[in-house]
Amino acid sequence: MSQATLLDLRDANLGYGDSVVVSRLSLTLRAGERIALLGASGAGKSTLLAELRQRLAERAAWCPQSHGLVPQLAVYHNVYMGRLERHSALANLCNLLRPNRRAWAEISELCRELGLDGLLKRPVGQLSGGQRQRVAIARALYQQRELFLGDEPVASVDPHQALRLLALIDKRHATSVIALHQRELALTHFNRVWGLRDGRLAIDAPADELTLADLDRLYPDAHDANDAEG
Ligand SMILES: Nc1ncnc2c1ncn2[C@@H]1O[C@H](COP(=O)(O)OP(=O)(O)OP(=O)(O)O)[C@@H](O)[C@H]1O
Repeated sequence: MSQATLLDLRDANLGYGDSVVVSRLSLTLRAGERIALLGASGAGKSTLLAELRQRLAERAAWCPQSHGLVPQLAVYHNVYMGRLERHSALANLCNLLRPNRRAWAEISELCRELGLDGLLKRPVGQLSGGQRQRVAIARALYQQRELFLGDEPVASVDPHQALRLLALIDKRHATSVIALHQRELALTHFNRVWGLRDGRLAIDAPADELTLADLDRLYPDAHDANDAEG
């Protein structure tokens, strides 16, 4: 059965002002695909995700690299921000003073699944890096959008927890595009890989047709490091 096309880019040039970061980009995102977005630092992963966000608009939940959390506010309020625009300004103000009961129950459950139990009232500024990352994921999941876009959402957690978090994302989103640096995870957990190198999409293939050596080629320094080891 063919999957619905959510987005089709043809010969797109992505960049900033006159500077092109990824040129002549053609790709298709289909419903049900879990895509790992790989590439060395500066290859253009965030730039591509920004393009996807812009084109998919409100269909996509978004978990940014910088988290975009408000440190002074409690975990609950940071997660609630995922749906801020769905409520009136007055409702949001009331919620700030006295949390909405239904939202509290829903966010409590989400935070429990993400291993943030007991932290709902704690200011985000008092959390560890890994806990903040999970709050950012909780906020994106709370948006309840059709697909999930994440810019390294599992960068600062251990491999076991990375798998758990990705499974939680999958549970709520059949389709996702997630930038990450863990190449093994890209092959084992995702069904497609997009790999950026030298300003172009160097890999666009099913994960089960790729090897770690294929992914290594996305990283210009990988060979130097291997040579030094050998
Ligand atoms: N707002 C901007 N204005 C101009 N250039 C930018 C801007 N944001 C990023 N760039 C440049 O675009 C290129 C790609 O950056 P991008 O953030 O997309 O890379 P990335 O693959 O996400 O990197 P990382 O893994 O380090 O997050 C880099 O050369 C970067 O300096």
